[in-house]
Amino acid sequence: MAKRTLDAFFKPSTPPKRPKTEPTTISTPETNNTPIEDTKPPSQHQSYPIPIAQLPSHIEVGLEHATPATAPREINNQPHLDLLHFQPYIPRPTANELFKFLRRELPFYRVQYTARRGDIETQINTPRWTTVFGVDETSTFIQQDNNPNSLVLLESKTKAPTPKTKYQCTPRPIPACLDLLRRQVEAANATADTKNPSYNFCLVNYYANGDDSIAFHSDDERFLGPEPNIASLSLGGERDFLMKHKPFVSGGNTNRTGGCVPDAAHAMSGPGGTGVTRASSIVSGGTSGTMSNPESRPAATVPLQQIKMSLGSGDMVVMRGATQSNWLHSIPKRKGKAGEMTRGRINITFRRAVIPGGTNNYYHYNVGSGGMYRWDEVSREMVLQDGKV
Ligand SMILES: O=C(O)CCC(=O)C(=O)O
Ligand SMILES: [Fe+2]
Repeated sequence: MAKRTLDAFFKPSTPPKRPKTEPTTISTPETNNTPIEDTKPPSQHQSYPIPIAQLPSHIEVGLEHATPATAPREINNQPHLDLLHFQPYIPRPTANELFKFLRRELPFYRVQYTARRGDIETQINTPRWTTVFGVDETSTFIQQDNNPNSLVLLESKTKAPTPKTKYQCTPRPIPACLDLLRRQVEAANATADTKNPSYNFCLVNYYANGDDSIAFHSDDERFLGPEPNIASLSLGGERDFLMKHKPFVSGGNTNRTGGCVPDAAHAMSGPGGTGVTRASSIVSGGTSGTMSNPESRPAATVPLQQIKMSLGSGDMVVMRGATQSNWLHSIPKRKGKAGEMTRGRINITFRRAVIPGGTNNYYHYNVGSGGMYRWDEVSREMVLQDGKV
């Protein structure tokens, strides 16, 4: 197939001729002839603590007909940096609707875990809400009959049922509302001339306010294979996304430490937070990342640069190639009034894990073993659902 340029790939979004699903008009005294959204049955699975609603058709139509809303900008003007920035990928009004929908419908967790460094054990409270769906490529969810909710977990190679002992967690299939996004994001990557990714995980973060954050880290765990492609979609409130190069190692920065747990590094590096400068989009960075390779040291001759991007609702950054093994990224806390005023934000990352270790890791750090929370429209906060995990 002939290669397409980014310009040719982008076509301005045109309104759909006809939505795939028409809203149904139900006439009752209560509805007073106002159109009611068609309701599709929710995604259900024994691994889910709750049924997960399908996208209402106005959001689905917005996603199907208006993404990508703009052509991506390639950012590769620094060593080892290879990004695509869609600003936005989803038109802002649809992205805001999707934000409210996902916050309301997904189960969320406030995960606590112990991190050990040498003899020292530290209790970590993840500073944001998380949830995760998917399974690594050695297993596959296969539909048993015509019912999309009849998924069973099979070994990808043999199609035999996956043994109960294979995972330390119970993998959850990607619900329909996130799977549509996953397929579209894959397609957007393919047309933008990158190696066609095929994601098998959706990790979701919810940052309720300026106190919620993710510390500097890289997502270059061995279980993602070399040069992972990670697409990161932002919905809701705008937040800063910072990137800084890992310290250079003499002879090149090719060591792969295999990733690590961002908040553990954060906690162990002290309560001072990420200590980043927010003055301009590119500023001279500090010399060491919190997740740095212990052997590495900064080369005096190579200036390290820090990048700041402001991510708004619907924006998407795709991190590709050597980016993860060489750069750290974070969403810093917002202090003072700005932090209090910060709107909630959802981030979804699409990734591909290649071995069971990836599945165990993702459920351990994003679902954990505590209680399940849901968004409450009345109190406008996450509320613990008794007895549900
Ligand atoms: O919220 C974001 O934009 C970043 C999230 C992230 O880096 C992660 O989940 O690994
Ligand atoms: Fe990350």
